[in-house]
Amino acid sequence: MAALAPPVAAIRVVVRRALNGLPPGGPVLVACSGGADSLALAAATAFVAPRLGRSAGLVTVDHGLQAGSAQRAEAVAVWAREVGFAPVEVARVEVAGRPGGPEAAAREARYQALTEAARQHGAAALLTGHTRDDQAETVLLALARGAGPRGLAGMPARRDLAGVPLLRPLLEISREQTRAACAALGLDTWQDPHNTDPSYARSRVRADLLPALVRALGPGVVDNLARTARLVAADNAALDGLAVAALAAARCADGGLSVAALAGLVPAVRGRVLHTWARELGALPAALSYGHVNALDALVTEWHGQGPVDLPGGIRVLRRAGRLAPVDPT
Ligand SMILES: Nc1ncnc2c1ncn2[C@@H]1O[C@H](COP(=O)(O)OP(=O)(O)OP(=O)(O)O)[C@@H](O)[C@H]1O
Repeated sequence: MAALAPPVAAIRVVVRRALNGLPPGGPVLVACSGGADSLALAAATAFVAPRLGRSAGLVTVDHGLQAGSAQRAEAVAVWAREVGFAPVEVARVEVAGRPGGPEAAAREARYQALTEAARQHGAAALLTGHTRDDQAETVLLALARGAGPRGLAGMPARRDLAGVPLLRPLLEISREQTRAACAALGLDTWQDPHNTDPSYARSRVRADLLPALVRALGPGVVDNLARTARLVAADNAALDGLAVAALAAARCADGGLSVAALAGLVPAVRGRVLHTWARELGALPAALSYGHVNALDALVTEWHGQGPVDLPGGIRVLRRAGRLAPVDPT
C-alpha cells in the first residue's frame, strides 16, 4: 500500500480535530469553490466525517461572474457526489446590484447562500478552506489600513454565522500543503481568476507583498503573521470580557451610559464599551469606524460642551446630565 502523503495526513488531522468538537446531529457542510484549499478540505472531510459517524455535505456557489462558472460548479458537484457527499448543492447567486465593490458583493452573496444552505440542511457547521496564507494576508491588510486588535486578530478558527457555526480547520495549514495534497490525491483544481487579478489588494499582497517579505525576512514570516493573529485574538478575548462587564456597570436605567463610569475605564476597555454600545443603538457595524468611536470617547475624555456625535445609520449621541444618550429621532 502506498504511504499516505504528509500533506494529506496533516489536513485530515486538523479536520478531525475540528469535527471532534461538534455536538452530534446534522451534517457538516463544506463550502467548496473547487480551488486547491477548499478541495483539499473537502477531500479530507469526505474521509474523516464518516469515520466519526457524521454525514458531510458540500455546497459550491456559482457567482456567475465568468464564462464557464456554471460548468466549474457542476464539475465540483459531480466530484462531490462521487466521493459520497450528501447533500450536494450548487447555489447560484446574483452579485449585481449589491452594495460595495465587486469583491465585497460576491462575498456577501456567497455567505448568504452558504448560510441559507446550512440552515436548510440543519448543518452542525459550515467549513471553509481558509489557510495560514489567507490569515497572513488578512493580518497584513489589517496592518496596512491601521486596524485595531480586532482586525489584527485575523480570522477566527470558529465563529457564529447567523446561528450556524463557521469553522476554518485549515488556518494552520499552508497553501503549499493544500496544493500538494490535491496533487497527491490526483484532484484537478480550479484557479479563481480573481485571486490573481491585480486590481484586488489581496491579490497584490498574495502575488507581491508576501513573497517579498519571505525573501527579505525568511520563510517563517507567514507562520509568524498567523501566530501574531492568534496572540492578539487571545488578548482581544480577555479585553472583550472586561468590556462586557464594564458596559453592564456603566449602563443607566434609561439605557444611557454614565460618563463617570466610562471615565474610570482604561482606554482599551472604554473603546470596546463604546463600540459595542454604538452597535446596540443600531449603528451599522461595517460603517462604524475608529473616527466614530473616537468622537464618542471625546464626549467623555475631552468634554468642552461639544454637540452630538453622528453615527452611521442615522444615530445621534449626546452628553447630557452626566450621561451619554441617544437623541430621540423626533
Ligand atoms: N464559489 C465558492 N463556493 C463555495 N465556497 C467558496 C467559494 N469561494 C470561496 N469559497 C469558500 O471560502 C473560502 C475562502 O475563499 P477565497 O476565495 O477567499 O480563498 P481561496 O484561498 O482562493 O480558496 P480556494 O482555493 O478554496 O478557492 C474557500 O476556501 C471556500 O471554503
